Amino acid sequence: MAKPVSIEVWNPHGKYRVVSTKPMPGTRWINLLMEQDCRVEICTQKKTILSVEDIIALIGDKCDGVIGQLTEDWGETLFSALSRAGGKAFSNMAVGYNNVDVNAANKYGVAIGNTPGVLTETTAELAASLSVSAARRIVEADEFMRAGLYDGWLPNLFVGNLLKGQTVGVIGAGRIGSAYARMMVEGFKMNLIYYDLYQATRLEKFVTAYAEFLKANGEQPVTWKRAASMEEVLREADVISLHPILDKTTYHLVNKERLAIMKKEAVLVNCSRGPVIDEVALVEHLKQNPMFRVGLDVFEDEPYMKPGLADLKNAIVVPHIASASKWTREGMATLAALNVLGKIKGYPIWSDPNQVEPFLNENAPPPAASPSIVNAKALGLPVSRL
Ligand SMILES: NC(=O)C1=CN([C@@H]2O[C@H](COP(=O)(O)OP(=O)(O)OC[C@H]3O[C@@H](n4cnc5c(N)ncnc54)[C@H](O)[C@@H]3O)[C@@H](O)[C@H]2O)C=CC1
Ligand SMILES: O=C(O)C(=O)CO
Repeated sequence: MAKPVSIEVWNPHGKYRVVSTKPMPGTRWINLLMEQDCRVEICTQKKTILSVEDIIALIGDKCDGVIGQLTEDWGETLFSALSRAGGKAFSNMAVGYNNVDVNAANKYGVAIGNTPGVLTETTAELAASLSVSAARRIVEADEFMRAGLYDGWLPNLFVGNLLKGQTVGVIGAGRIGSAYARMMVEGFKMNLIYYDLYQATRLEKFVTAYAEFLKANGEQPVTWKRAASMEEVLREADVISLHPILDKTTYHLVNKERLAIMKKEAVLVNCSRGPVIDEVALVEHLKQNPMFRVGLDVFEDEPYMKPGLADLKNAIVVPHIASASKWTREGMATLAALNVLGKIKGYPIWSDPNQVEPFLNENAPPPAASPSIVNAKALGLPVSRL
């Protein structure tokens, strides 16, 4: 039997019981739930990653919906517990949902929400920051200053890579990958090569238009190419950023063999999911190639790093903060709450999960719909006509 977990309760007499496994930023999400007759229970346990047993204890005997986190293992055990408690909805406070067994949720008729769109730019900005920081060795230089080692300007001190005119490679040119590509192309005038299962038409149009603008101003135009294989991107690009979802097709997408075909001075950035890179192979590659640099926001065995990674000067490591801007995190909480609320209230599903702005406008009530339910089709849920 799991120990009872500590909780904070809002609107104790609300008709529907909604549980959040973590305190989340802002209060709008709590208010929106309370206004619709929900009793909101927030787990305040001082434990970063809740176990399945902890969450079963939180669900209890009656629970209409749960807002959870990407660190939790939402599979058969939790969905059957939620279903037994009368629950019909779960939402990750994240766009990625590789921690959720959607087939198990389908079996119990539980709707699965995620939070796309609101974190696109914030995440892309961190990927861009890691790209520049790695290329220009900013973290190494900062450590050097703080260690009191700077004794004057030198021609060879922390020489890095110029981005302008170089090639940026994007693997997974979806929402975040495309936003990142635009930042690097427009901000640094880099040429683009990308690999995705689908054509990124809007991104291609953007780069074409930007190239025409540059040309009209007498500047060297940027170029773009959709690669036929991932290897083509790895071989040609100077900076490569990974933005696919994590599934069977992307597990260890970057492995020993693929690292070997990258340029010796390339920069590799990962703000997707840790297992997209074989981290043991990466540590070895970084040791053998000191001019190869990485910027990592995510790790294969999060929260742990593979042995040796933390000692390497050519690696920048940050603790999964890519979506951590105040506006985005508050928005993620709102979308997650509205996903759960929508299912409880029997609302339809928002027709375009890429256009979630109406849910984020603090000056107007949100539409009567669930912003993004990934298994809506499998559960036969109706789509909003709004
Ligand atoms: N580090 C962080 O804090 C964050 C991480 N993420 C991660 O980023 C991922 C992407 O998010 P979005 O851009 O919103 O999703 P998205 O669905 O818009 O983009 C994912 C892209 O990956 C492509 N893709 C899928 N399999 C592929 C393969 N085998 N090879 C190449 N491309 C492939 C898809 O076609 C799609 O275009 C999320 O699933 C999540 O895991 C998202 C937000 C924050
Ligand atoms: O949204 C996600 O998938 C994250 O990793 C955290 O923002």
